[in-house]
Amino acid sequence: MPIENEEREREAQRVDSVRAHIQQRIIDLGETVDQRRSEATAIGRSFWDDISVNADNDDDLIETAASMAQQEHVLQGQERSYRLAQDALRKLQRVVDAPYFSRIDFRERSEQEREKIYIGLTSFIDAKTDEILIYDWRAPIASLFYDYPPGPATYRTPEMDVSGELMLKRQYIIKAGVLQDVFDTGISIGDEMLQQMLSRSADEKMHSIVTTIQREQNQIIRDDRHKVLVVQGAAGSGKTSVALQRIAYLLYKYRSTLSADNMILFSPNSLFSDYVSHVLPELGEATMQQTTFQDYLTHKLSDIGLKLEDPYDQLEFILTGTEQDPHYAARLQSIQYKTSAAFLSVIEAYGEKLKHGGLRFLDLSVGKKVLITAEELNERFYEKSSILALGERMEQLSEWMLEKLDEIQVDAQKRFYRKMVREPKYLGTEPEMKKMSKIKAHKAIGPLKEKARKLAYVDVLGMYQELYTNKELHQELALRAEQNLPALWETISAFTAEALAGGTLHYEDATPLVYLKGLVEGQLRVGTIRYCLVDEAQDYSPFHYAYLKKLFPRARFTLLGDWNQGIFTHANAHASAAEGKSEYSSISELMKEEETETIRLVKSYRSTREIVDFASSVLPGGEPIEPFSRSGESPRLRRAADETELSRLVAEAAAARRDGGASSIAIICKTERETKSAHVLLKPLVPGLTRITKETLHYEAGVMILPAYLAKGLEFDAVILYDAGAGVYAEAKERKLFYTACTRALHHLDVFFQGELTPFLSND
Ligand SMILES: Nc1ncnc2c1ncn2[C@@H]1O[C@H](COP(=O)(O)OP(=O)(O)OP(=O)(O)O)[C@@H](O)[C@H]1O
Repeated sequence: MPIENEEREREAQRVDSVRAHIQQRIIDLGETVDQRRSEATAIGRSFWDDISVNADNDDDLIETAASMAQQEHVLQGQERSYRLAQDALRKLQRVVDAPYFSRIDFRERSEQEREKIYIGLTSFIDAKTDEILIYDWRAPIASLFYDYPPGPATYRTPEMDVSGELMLKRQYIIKAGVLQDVFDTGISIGDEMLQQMLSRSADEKMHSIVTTIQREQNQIIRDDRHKVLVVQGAAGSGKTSVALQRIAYLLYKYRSTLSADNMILFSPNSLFSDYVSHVLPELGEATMQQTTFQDYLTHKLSDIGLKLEDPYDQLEFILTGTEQDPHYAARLQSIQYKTSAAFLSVIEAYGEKLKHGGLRFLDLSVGKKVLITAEELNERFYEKSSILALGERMEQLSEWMLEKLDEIQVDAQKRFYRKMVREPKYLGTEPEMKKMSKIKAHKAIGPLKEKARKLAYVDVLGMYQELYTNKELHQELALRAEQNLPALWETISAFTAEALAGGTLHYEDATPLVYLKGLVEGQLRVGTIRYCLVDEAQDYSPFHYAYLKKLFPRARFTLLGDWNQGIFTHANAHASAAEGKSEYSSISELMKEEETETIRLVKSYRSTREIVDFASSVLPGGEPIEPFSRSGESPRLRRAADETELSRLVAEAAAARRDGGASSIAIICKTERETKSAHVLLKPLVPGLTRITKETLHYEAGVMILPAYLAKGLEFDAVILYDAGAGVYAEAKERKLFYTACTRALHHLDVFFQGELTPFLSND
């Protein structure tokens, strides 16, 4: 709604006045920061002058220690206040050019006066009058802006719900400190503003959506009632954006008790982590622990010495393999079994059994000499009461080993010394020889102590291997866990045992192995994590979820995914296991948590209406997806006679899109294999073409070529599907992958194919 000139002028003046306040505060804070910095440095320098070091007797020593502690305390206090001032300064410097983005006028039910609430990235209070000139977007009252149109409205504070009337909703575009535009909005948050945001070009980095968060997204961002929050969100519905806004919200709301270290976000890959890395700093928050599950597994398995396959290699195998290959069918079944919750209960049954016998240990030796045998370790271990958990007994065993190794080290030292005295080539004084023999003994036994501390004497891999070499054992455990062995068990166990013996760990074996390791070693819980957020949640298996729940026993979970984009094999297995129930409800059952809420986001903000309609025709009966009202050109389909023509047409399309102003253009192939060969053909035809692989850590705008599964989560101005022929995309397992590829486009989608068009597009 347009605003009359006088009012616009008043708003422009307010922007100037608030900025003047902020600028003054920046000057003041700058001085405070300098002052505190020099105070802290001065205290640091005079630290030793101000404490009386006296070591004559015990009383003096105690006094000296107290004096040091006091000085240290003062120093820490100074440093803390320096850091606080510096943080405050940085925050203001970040917002001074655009101090706020919206205003709401709200009249509480019992009040006469309306309150004007200006909302920005951080709050700002006039030091003289105590008036709140800007409210943080995360303040309780600010939720009115996201949740209601003008009219009756309620917001929630920790103490109570406050109701009243929302009388005005206004938005500002302020750039470089100047008010560029101001308008009042009605039903939802500025369709106008949102339109503007969405019609922009895609960046190589994701941005925050703080000025245009939609009501249903706000509900997820601010939810603090549920222990498990499951979000089924259509492609482009803002799941990733919401996850990051939610992190910023939680850090603000619980700022006195929660820090970024208490949160963990699982991202699909490092390229994606880099893509989203700007959002939290944009919101004024420190970045937090962001990891991929693969990194976590690699870290956990670092001392096992196996080559860990990554999920993309597993996927590549599935996508490029054929049903005719007998190994292929067995591997699929193996993946489905090992990613199921059923297999988790088999591993748990194994853990129970190991309490009474069957643990495997490794000899502890120096060179060829065995110092502590595996049998001795076994005996010692099972001497302990079986009431104790495996981990506790393991800890006691380690303590015993360390004591024993201490004795061995002392003996070794004596032996070395005697040898030096006997053998004339060791010339030296007695203290020198004693010292040398001590060093030698330490060198010999130290690494064994390290092994004892790290529990490296436990043969977890051997125990996992036994699951595949000892059918009776597996059968017994499956029986205890009330599960059946998969039909192709003989083949599965044979190739798994062979891979393990050859030093390769398939991706589907990695989490079960880590879980078994945790059970045996008793290091399964990370109690410090209070919030665990999982993006692309459909890519995690039931086994993963059951495991995460055990790993982070104190955490609340936010799981954001899109079942339509579930491209891993277990996704299909899981869907059928859900027996008609929504897959997400079965995930929440897995989390075994009563306080679970499932929220659906159906509106897609990424792609134009035409692209969304096109993509949803690929998945009839899939999760619903509705376009936000933004129109563009229809996706284009074009057949090529052969591969040479295909590459020529694709290269021309890329050039045309670039000339048309698209800044990021992705040529999407089905697999790594196809990407590689297409890249060879396209390289001479497309200047500056970049190939993205799973090792790529970040990308720049321009033309790139990549397999569909690496494009997941990312977005591009224009997407070119390299070959959507029936020879490439035809099987059921490829449908979701094809859908995922189509939904990466913001404005343009060009689809090329050779021969017949994929049946996914011609099913009319
Ligand atoms: N409220 C909003 N205001 C402005 N832009 C939004 C909003 N919500 C989402 N977007 C934009 O829509 C695009 C898609 O968002 P995002 O990547 O978070 O979706 P997603 O659900 O994680 O997608 P996918 O599952 O397809 O990877 C992004 O460009 C994001 O900035």
